[in-house]
Amino acid sequence: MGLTVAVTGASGYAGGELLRLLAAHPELDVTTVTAASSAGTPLAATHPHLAAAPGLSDLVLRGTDPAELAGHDVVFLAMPHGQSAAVARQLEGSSALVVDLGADHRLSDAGKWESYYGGDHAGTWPYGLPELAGQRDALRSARRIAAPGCYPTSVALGLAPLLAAGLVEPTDVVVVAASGTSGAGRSAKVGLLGSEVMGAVTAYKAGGAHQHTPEMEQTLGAVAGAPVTLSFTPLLAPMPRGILATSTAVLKPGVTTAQLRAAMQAAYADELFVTLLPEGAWPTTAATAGSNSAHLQVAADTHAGRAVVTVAIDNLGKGAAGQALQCANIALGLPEATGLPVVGVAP
Ligand SMILES: NC(=O)C1=CN([C@@H]2O[C@H](COP(=O)(O)OP(=O)(O)OC[C@H]3O[C@@H](n4cnc5c(N)ncnc54)[C@H](OP(=O)(O)O)[C@@H]3O)[C@@H](O)[C@H]2O)C=CC1
Ligand SMILES: CC(=O)N[C@@H](CCC(=O)OP(=O)(O)O)C(=O)O
Repeated sequence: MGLTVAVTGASGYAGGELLRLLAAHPELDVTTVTAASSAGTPLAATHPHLAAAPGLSDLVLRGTDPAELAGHDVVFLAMPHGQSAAVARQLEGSSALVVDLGADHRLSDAGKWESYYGGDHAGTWPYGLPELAGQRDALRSARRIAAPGCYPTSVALGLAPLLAAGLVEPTDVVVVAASGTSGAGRSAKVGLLGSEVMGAVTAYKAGGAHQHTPEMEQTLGAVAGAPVTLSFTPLLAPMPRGILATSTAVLKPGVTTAQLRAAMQAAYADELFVTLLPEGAWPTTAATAGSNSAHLQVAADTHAGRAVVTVAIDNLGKGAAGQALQCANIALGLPEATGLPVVGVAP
């Protein structure tokens, strides 16, 4: 028997992907899965892809109650924003490693939490993006981790090395990113019906309204050592999985593509899950689907005076469940890549 694991939000998309990864993890045994309205449903009925998963196929979703979560070595929280804080409070004093896939513990500015999410700020946990300089060490001793999600992960991976190297200005960053529909969660919503999503790409929460804007500014500001101002336009794309984020930032005078690539190479030379593609090859979401990998490309647009960096990830992989598991591996002292696919599924 390995370490025991409970997964909340187990009937959702992020929870379902996490369970797929945990099914192949040699050191972690899922013993409890919880949900809300689906409590009482067999796990395999809500996630048919888990029907043959050893150790998982017989589990039944339980209510998300303190008694169900007590006594586990690891608890993953995969519930909607604003729901994990209360469950985390119930786990206060527990020695379990708790990894939150939601946003409740990511922001350090309570005012920003209140204005973008509403409700009380739950506090700030160590930020679970191991590839950020210095962050892996902070995660080794952590018992509480706030794993960043899809958009903030793709944008931070692309821009952090350029800001850290002082190759671009921290102000006037522009991000346009397309997400697959699973990024919006599994609950039925009119705008997510197949008949409305198929054949259309749609902007949403544009004009500075998206809740990830302050998180991206917080992460990148810490890297740059200066306030970062960022305009973010998310797009909903007709695909089940994937994020393709294109960020541009004003180039410092004279900076070339070779310098941008060198900064990326230096930052990620030892990173298994982050790949700078050969010059001229631009990322595609299809190549990262099912994996915990991020594919990057960068170029100096000398005509416009901007660095252009494009990053592809699987929103449910490096953008959610894979990231959370990678962080847990680090905090548990396990090999970081345990149970995590580097190679995507294609076509
Ligand atoms: N989808 C994605 O790409 C990403 C998601 N995340 C984060 O992961 C979390 C889950 O997202 P996602 O899987 O997409 O969402 P889903 O809507 O697909 O699933 C939500 C899950 O939470 C459960 N739930 C809802 N309300 C409560 C509650 N009050 N108490 C306990 N459980 C509850 C649901 O149970 P039931 O089915 O019974 O209602 C379901 O299991 C969110 O915080 C999201 O931001 C992070 C990065 C990317
Ligand atoms: C397509 C879509 O609707 N995406 C969601 C992403 C939410 C999410 O997953 O948020 P975290 O990464 O913070 O957990 C959105 O834009 O709100």
